[in-house]
Amino acid sequence: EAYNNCSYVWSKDDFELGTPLGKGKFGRVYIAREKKTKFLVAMKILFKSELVKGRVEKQVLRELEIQSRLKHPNILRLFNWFYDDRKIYIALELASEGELYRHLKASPHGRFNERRAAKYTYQVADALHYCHLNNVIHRDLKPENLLLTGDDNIKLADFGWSAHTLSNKRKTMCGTLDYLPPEMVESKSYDDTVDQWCLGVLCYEFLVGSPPFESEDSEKTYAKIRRIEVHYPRYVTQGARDLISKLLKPNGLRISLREVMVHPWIKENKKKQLDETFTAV
Ligand SMILES: COCCOc1ccc2cc1OCC(=O)N(C)CCCNCc1c[nH]c3ncnc(c13)N2
Repeated sequence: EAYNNCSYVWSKDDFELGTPLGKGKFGRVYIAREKKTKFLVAMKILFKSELVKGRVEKQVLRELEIQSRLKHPNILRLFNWFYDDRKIYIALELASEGELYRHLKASPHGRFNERRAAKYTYQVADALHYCHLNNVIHRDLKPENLLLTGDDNIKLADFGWSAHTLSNKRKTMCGTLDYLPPEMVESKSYDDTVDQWCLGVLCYEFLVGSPPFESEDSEKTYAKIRRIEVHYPRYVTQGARDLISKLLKPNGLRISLREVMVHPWIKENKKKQLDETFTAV
């Protein structure tokens, strides 16, 4: 495809910008089309001035370096980036269904059925496992950072907080606390199993529609996280509770991502998903 042909370097003039897809902390994302090949991409445009003001230029460059090396079906491909005097342009794979968060909120009762929740949990576990094999911790897993493709597959995006496992940089607080694991709440050292904790929170939120430790104030949220106090609504099945409870454990006791991918609840729902697909045909 277009992006594999590196014989020419893309520049801004090779693209036509289309409708905006959303606004992030430091930039806007648009649909864009490469003029010669009509190839559609997501184009994230960052203002250099804003990066300098936010003192995040190093973090953004690290993120670009990390994401451009990762090639996995459930990780948003970063094709290329280029800049002019004022802006940085990042050409990315387009996820036509946008933020998973919107689909979660739009689902009946604001939550996914077990098959969908298990399918997405599997795909995120697979993407995280690949990241860990490449010495990358995502560290900022939440529905807002997950995108959905037109054929209903997850794409992990926005590696703003990802880090090489070698450098245990302290994560400055920003955004939701709901996903923080105990060892980060107590600002102890942490390793890539923080992503397992976040996967447990994510799976719970897929099934219930809100994260397990959500409270009216951050002190209560911290306390619930430290105590790992999780309440399951009646409709959450035993299989789902078993998986989530094996992820929401103190670090060192969490099951591995490979174990998540072969967990009975995941397997039984992938099978149901397959049966449904073939009966539908
Ligand atoms: C330094 O930045 C590195 C890359 O960060 C991103 C790459 C691509 C993104 C979003 C990224 O960061 C988060 C962000 O900007 N928002 C939350 C606002 C827009 C939300 N996306 C909307 C969206 C819809 N279909 C998409 N297909 C591909 N990428 C998308 C989107 N967004």
